[in-house]
Amino acid sequence: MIVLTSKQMREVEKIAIEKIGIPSICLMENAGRETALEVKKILEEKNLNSVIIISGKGNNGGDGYVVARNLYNWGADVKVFLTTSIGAISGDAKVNLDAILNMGIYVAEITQREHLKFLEKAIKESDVIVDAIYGIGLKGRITGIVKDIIEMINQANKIVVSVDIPSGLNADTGKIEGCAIKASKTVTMQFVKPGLLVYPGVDYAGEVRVAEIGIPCRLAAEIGYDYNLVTSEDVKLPKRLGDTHKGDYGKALIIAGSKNMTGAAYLCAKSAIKTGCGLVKLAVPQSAQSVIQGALYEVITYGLEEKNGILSYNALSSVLKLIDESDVIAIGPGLTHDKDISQLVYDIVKNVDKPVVLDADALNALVGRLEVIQGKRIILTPHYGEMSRLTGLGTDEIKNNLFEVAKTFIDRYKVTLVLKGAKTVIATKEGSIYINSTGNPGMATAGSGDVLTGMITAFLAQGFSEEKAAIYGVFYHGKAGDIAREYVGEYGMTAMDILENIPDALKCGL
Ligand SMILES: NC(=O)C1=CN([C@@H]2O[C@H](COP(=O)(O)OP(=O)(O)OC[C@H]3O[C@@H](n4cnc5c(N)ncnc54)[C@H](O)[C@@H]3O)[C@@H](O)[C@H]2O)[C@H](O)CC1
Ligand SMILES: [K+]
Repeated sequence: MIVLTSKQMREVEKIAIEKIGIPSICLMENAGRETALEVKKILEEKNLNSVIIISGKGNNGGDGYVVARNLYNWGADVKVFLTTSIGAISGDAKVNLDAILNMGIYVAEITQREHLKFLEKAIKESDVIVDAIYGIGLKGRITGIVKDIIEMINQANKIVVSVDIPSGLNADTGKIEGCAIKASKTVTMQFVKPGLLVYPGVDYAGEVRVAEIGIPCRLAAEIGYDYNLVTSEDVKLPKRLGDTHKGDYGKALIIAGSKNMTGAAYLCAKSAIKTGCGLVKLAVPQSAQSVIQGALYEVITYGLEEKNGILSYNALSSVLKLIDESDVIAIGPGLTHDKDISQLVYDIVKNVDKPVVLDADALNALVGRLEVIQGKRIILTPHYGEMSRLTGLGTDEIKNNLFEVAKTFIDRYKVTLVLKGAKTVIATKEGSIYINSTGNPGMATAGSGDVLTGMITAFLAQGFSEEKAAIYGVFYHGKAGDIAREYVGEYGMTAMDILENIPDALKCGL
């Protein structure tokens, strides 16, 4: 699904209005009517009738007047409150404000502190609040009486429907600009915005519905866009042909594990098999081999040179030989982190030009010497902590600037990045940003990342590009976690639960 920033939104709106000739007031009419229909559904479902619309001075407010007019026509008890003076309203918004004034709909200004008590009373008596204060036109932070209004709405514990964007939310980053409406539902116009898809924006938007308001979708491709929300439509799986054999589904080599972390290697290799990889070879320290082989019937395991249960640099030649026999490689889960491992990983990456997934300790091994990945067919899968070590940025800085951090990284290194978090972001070497739509907090459990690495590796082995392997892996990993949640909930979920639900998740893609 296409995701547009506020700037791109304005571009497509401008083309639609000025080049194609769609009257802007028609867009506003459609925006307001679509929102009114959502509110009407809520009123009918919950047998409610009283709605207050709070409008700002821009076109978001204009949408709000259209909402008011429609709901009034449908018999709802409607009151409109302006966060500005009536005289400050202009353009399409004024046309719609005049219409509701001419219809005798209640309109009041809330521009002085003494007005707040009228609003407080109206909120108390209302069933649903429509937030039409700010949309994509918000600039900077919200202060003053509008901040008081937003806080009053949030404390009222009412059903709140936001027009386009919860007021106070930055449409592009999802950051809260001083304060923001906590909506039960957001009806966003024509294209979803990035700020509605990442935290904290996700928490403020509630259920997001994209309203088609008449802007031709092809305009997004014409202006070019960078963001995509990965939905099931984007990750259909090809049906498998009859006359195939395991070689057609790729050979993956996974270099993982250590004496205290055999589980990471197991989870990664098992997930790769479960995700349809034809043949999985697992290279582990010699002393870990028997433990893992006993639990992994479908995987060929190799015990390599080690030092105290950790792969040693002497394993390099054995690894390179195994790499020659493989299509794709994954390195990292449970390797642990010491000088030998760092040099081993560095030299493997330096010498290999096949697709490689780097995870966990393989990422730590490259801190301070990332130049070795430049332009290679590599997928890195850091969580915020690993990304912090790779980039030197703080985890909060990463978490609050996901898109910029991801974009800067791939622009510099021209690789594929899977930045794992509550909302995982995938950045491709072509510069596109994908936001995943599946997954849940239950997946924040030890080994979940090892399962993801195995899934991405399996898609790579089956011939998916780095971009698609990352997108499919992240989507179906989250899907498996969502299915697991139906059985075990979020508290009880383990990485094994995710792994065991990979087949059901993949079946959804057929
Ligand atoms: N996207 C579409 O195709 C359509 C969008 N519509 C709606 O229009 C708004 C965008 O309208 P705009 O007038 O550009 O901006 P806003 O209404 O969001 O508000 C801006 C308004 O508020 C003032 N303002 C901005 N920031 C602050 C601040 N921090 N403090 C105080 N005041 C602030 C600013 O001066 C403006 O006057 C979009 O979201 C949709 O809801 C169209 O109606 C339909 C097509
Ligand atoms: K709004």
